[in-house]
Amino acid sequence: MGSKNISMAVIRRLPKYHRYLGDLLDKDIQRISSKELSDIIGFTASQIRQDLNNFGGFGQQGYGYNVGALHNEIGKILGLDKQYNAILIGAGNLGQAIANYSGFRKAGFEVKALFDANPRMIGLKIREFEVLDSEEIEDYVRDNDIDIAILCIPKNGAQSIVNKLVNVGIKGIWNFAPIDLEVPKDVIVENVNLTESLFTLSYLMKENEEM
Ligand SMILES: NC(=O)c1ccc[n+]([C@@H]2O[C@H](COP(=O)([O-])OP(=O)(O)OC[C@H]3O[C@@H](n4cnc5c(N)ncnc54)[C@H](O)[C@@H]3O)[C@@H](O)[C@H]2O)c1
Repeated sequence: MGSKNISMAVIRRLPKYHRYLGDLLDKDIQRISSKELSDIIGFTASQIRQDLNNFGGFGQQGYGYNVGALHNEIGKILGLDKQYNAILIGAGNLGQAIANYSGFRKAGFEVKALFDANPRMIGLKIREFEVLDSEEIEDYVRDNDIDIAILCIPKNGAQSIVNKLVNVGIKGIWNFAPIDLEVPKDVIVENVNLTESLFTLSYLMKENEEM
């Protein structure tokens, strides 16, 4: 059951299915129809069936979905059955907020070290971390089993840090820097941009007012 050729639109919906199914499990709900799932998630029942058919279905006629099994399967499709080790670069406001959030660790993404270039930041204690000098990133990645780099630095300097990370074998970059990074094909960059999201909110509010 590969996820090659699956559209990004479907892949972007999977974390939402995973979250809602997790909420159902928390409420001890073990079984759900695509209609009921549709009512809570807000996608149509046919959209849900189509999405899940990409991965081989999971539903049973007349029964619906087994919530635990579906949650588990979607977790596997998303690669959440593994543990990921991450480093975080840029221990400023955003970096600290991310390092302080325990939910990522609970989901299997563990921040192992924080790096910064500012001498005033290096050596500071943030949670259980002592901020390390970003000059040491390459050695650290070489000596530790690091899968993901979380980039919380300004756009200046981001590409050169990324080049170094790629050279030492980092395959995943969670990028908060407002820049389109250039990486080889075997390296995945996932951009997060809260400003773009905020501007979308602003647009939709404006549209509402004009109606
Ligand atoms: N994508 C988003 O949604 C989003 C949201 C907020 C901020 N940002 C971006 O994230 C960046 C960080 O925001 P912040 O509020 O934490 O800023 P900040 O100034 O508090 O922290 C940035 C930290 O990065 C360090 N740094 C700068 N260049 C570095 C480099 N080359 N190597 C290592 N460390 C370096 C700085 O010393 C500083 O400690 C901002 O530039 C902003 O553009 C993105």
